[in-house]
Amino acid sequence: MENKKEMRTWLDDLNLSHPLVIAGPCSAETEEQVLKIAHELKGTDVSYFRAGIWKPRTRPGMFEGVGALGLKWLQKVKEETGMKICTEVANAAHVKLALEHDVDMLWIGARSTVSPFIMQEIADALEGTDKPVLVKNPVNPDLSLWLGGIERIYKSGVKNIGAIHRGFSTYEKTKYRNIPEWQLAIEFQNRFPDIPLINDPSHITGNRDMIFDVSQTALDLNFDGLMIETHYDPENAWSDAAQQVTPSSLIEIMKDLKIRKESDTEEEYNRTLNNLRTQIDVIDNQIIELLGKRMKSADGIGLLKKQKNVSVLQSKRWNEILGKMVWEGEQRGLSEEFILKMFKAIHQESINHQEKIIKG
Ligand SMILES: O=C(O)C(=O)C[C@]1(C(=O)O)C=C[C@@H](O)C=C1
Repeated sequence: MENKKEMRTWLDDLNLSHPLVIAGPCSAETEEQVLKIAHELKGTDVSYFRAGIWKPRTRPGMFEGVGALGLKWLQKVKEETGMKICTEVANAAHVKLALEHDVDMLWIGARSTVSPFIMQEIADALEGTDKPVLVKNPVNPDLSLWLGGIERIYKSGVKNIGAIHRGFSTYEKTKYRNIPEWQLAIEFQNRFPDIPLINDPSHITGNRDMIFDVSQTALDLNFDGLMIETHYDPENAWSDAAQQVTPSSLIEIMKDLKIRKESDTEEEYNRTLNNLRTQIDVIDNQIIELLGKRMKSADGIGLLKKQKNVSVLQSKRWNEILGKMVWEGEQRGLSEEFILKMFKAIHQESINHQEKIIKG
């Protein structure tokens, strides 16, 4: 699959003056609930109304969605509000039902994207549809698996495609429900700049108080839109209660978000920007030169260790370096997370150099 301009035609055709907004409850619960939320979103920047009909849950026995009945409620939303409607599909039967009920856009969830078998089944069922199909990232941070899933859909003749970044599972204790791993989303955009990329701050944060912040980061990183779970009574929602916002909060969030342009033509801005970029180029070269020198010293240590038959890994020395560098970093406004990541990468490269010498 190659990047193609046409991949974003469906989004361009909407002619929006703002990022695409998809909103609605995590789950369709009752006809009343669905219609009440939809009417509160009518006339806002929301283009697509979402609601989960079939809910993939972590454990059995939890609310697993109302099923096909909910598709009728979505159709009513379209009739009464004019909003387009979308829902998640997770197998061929869901696709068939959703298309029969004229759902305008479908998305595939993170738990389906991980399975090439289910993706192929869904792709076959979607064959040739002109409805946009959005593919959420797989639960694990694997860009190839994500792109592979999209490719299966694309190869079955679906030309209106998109991707949803909903964050990634982790064992680490973090403030997020699913860590964003923004670098992965950036790499996605580098590889496929014309596949519309939508951010899902609800699943990334798992917490409505953080939705605005993550949404703003996404827009600062040139995402094309946002999918935000919305419920008139979030506290009592049947699923994902902590991460849903009320329609009025959503409207506030959309009003406060800053939409930034890709560049500016003003001369003074461009002169200053170029100056700073020249400084960065010089510094980047110095960093590479210094890292090269550091590895030369590591090569020397490798040679010494080889002669004396000493092991490469020296945990005590390594922990001393890490501790010192975290402190030094803090003095210069560099986060602990960054220092640890960078020095772990440097350590690994140093070990690789020494391994080559010791084994050579
Ligand atoms: O000090 C050493 O013994 C090294 O091999 C150097 C170095 C490093 O790159 O800083 C690399 C491996 C060890 O685990 C500790 C430190």
